[in-house]
Amino acid sequence: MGCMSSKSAAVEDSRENHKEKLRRKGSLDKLVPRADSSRREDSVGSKDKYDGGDVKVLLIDKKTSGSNRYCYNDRAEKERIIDKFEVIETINKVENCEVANTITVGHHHLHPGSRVLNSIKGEQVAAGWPSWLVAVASDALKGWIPRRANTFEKLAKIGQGTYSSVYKARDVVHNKLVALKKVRFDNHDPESVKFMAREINLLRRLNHPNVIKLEGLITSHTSCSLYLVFEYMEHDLVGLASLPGIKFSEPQIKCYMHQLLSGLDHCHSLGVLHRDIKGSNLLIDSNGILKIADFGLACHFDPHDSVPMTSRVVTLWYRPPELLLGASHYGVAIDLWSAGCILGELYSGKPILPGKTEVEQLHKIFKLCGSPSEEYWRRAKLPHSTVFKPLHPYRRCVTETFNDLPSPAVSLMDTLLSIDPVHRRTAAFALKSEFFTTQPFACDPSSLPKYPPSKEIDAKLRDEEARRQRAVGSRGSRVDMERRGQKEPISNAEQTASSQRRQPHPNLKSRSQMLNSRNADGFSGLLINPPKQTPTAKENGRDFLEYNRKKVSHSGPLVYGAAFGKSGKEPDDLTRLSSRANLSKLSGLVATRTLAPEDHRSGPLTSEPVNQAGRSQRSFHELESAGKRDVRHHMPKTTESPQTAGGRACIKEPMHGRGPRGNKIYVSGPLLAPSENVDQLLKEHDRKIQEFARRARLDKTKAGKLQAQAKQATENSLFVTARGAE
Ligand SMILES: Nc1ncnc2c1ncn2[C@@H]1O[C@H](COP(=O)(O)OP(=O)(O)OP(=O)(O)O)[C@@H](O)[C@H]1O
Repeated sequence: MGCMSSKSAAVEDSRENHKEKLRRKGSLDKLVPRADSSRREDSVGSKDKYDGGDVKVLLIDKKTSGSNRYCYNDRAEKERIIDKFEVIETINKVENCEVANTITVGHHHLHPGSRVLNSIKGEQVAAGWPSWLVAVASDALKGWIPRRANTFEKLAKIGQGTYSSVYKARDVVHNKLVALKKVRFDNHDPESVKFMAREINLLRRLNHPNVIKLEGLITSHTSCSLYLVFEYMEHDLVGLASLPGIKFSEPQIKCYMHQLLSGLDHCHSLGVLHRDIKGSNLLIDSNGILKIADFGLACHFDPHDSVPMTSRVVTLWYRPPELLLGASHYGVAIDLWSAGCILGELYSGKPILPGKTEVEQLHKIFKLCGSPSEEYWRRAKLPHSTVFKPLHPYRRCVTETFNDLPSPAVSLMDTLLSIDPVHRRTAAFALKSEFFTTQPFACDPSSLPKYPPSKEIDAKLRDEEARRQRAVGSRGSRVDMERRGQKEPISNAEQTASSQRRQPHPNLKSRSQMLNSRNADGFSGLLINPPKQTPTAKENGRDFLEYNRKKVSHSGPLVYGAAFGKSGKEPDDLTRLSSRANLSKLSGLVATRTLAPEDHRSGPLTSEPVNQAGRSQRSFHELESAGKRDVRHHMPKTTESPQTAGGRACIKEPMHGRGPRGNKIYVSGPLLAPSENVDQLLKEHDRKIQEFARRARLDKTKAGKLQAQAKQATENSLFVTARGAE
């Protein structure tokens, strides 16, 4: 007695250290000792077991959801600590987990309902939900039990998002098709978990026919992988619009827009901003029902208590001017701008504002929508206003540009594409606009044509296949021509690709069709692989970095600098990263649509650092002064009629027929789609360089030989001369 072994002294020491750490973090001091510690065991529903040896305790702070973890080495210390915390969960043995005998606790008596809350959480854990998920998304899990992977048949991969893979699968319990979105995250990284939890929490709150429905989650106690189960949707708007020969009618456009705005109205009424409205996130089922999907960037907002949020959201082509100007306080208007872009795109058959960089995007916006008024610059106090304020104001020319469209459509577009977010009003307001109340009315979704399954991924595959076929075709015809001794004509790349577009590709099946036919052949799909073991923290860390990096590219060519993400703002997950994203990595329309040939000339796409004020300003003003040359260069050139706009030309876009592409076909596909001629030229160029190098080598050898001969001759003659002289 009284004599401490060196081991117990070390334990005591380490206890003191841990306590000191806790004290420094201020956690212990703030805690109120609980009056009735017997309740501890009740709340977890299971008794702790001790192996007799050291016991590790994992304490998870409820507020930070896992960021504070402390290990204690003996039972007494554990007892003392859990007396001061509310136990959320006790896990005696966790397979494949680094920490056995784990206790998950939160602060004691944070609010009066905490006992009920904890018993709910305890039940959820007992039901099989992993504790890290319960800690962050308990509300979203209410009434659900985790689905097991082996109750689904994975059929095919149907989408590759920036931080997820999406699979078509069969729910064998309910015998129906579903989409499984496997989200990548690191359950040891609170930021990563928070991101994932946000999407789940928001999705669970939303309940509307035009918003994708989260039907369940696949996970297990021991796994850190997570699948989100969604109803299966056959199409997305990008895939549909890119189907050969597709031309949306006026009632059809109204039908899609009505559904989009209804879904948005629902999200906004529940305080949810989507922050990534674009064609590939608008899914459409076989009955023509459109649903807003991908809430990976969505967030909660309170119009009456606005908190700063990141401006690094929304895919570039659909990003409103205030975000490009660095706004950190914004609301529903950001989604309405994107909806305005979709409306323009549905009529014109191509993105209406396809900027390559943030600077160019803003420039395109100003040229179409006019630059902000003096009053707006003053009122909005946007961070980048000094950099991007044009030297001369731009006149708005939305109505002139789209004057071939029915006036109610132009009027709605004019509202949604207002520079001042306030003037965009609300989704509910848009739904009451003349566009929907005048004839022709929106058609019923069920009356929409039945399309073959089409997704963005199908459009990409189709374009790749078309390119491959063109390459094969052009090789074949070259051989033929060579045989006939003809010279190969240099074809117009756009023409070639356009004619490809005009022709349906009978051989090209959608991925989903291929899948169906494989099923018909008796392909029954595969059971989902059992969840992998928990990756190491290091791997997970890398994953999350990768995830963030990808998310960056997903939202456009962004540059993340110190100017954003200061404390007090919404955690600016995108800001910490310094890598420049390449626009070619953008998902959605950016990746699948070809820019006009003029855009190809500008070479590889790069991002523009908006927060490098000097450079951006220079770039912006360069664009301004180039305005006359650069005007709407993505628009068809055939019937352009320049109209002066504050000293700048403003070209009107003809909208004949209102169908996609009007009387001009626009190519969808990778950025250098019609490039086999370019490839050919480059190959030829390479060949010539090699030939030249070979000749040079030969010449050098020859020259060397000649030189040696000459030298020999000189030496000989000298020798002869010398001999003669002798
Ligand atoms: N419920 C669904 N039914 C059918 N396909 C779906 C479904 N959900 C998603 N997909 C397909 O998977 C793709 C990627 O899904 P989602 O947009 O949710 O993931 P993401 O990682 O956030 O993607 P992104 O980075 O492109 O925004 C979609 O574009 C769509 O084609």
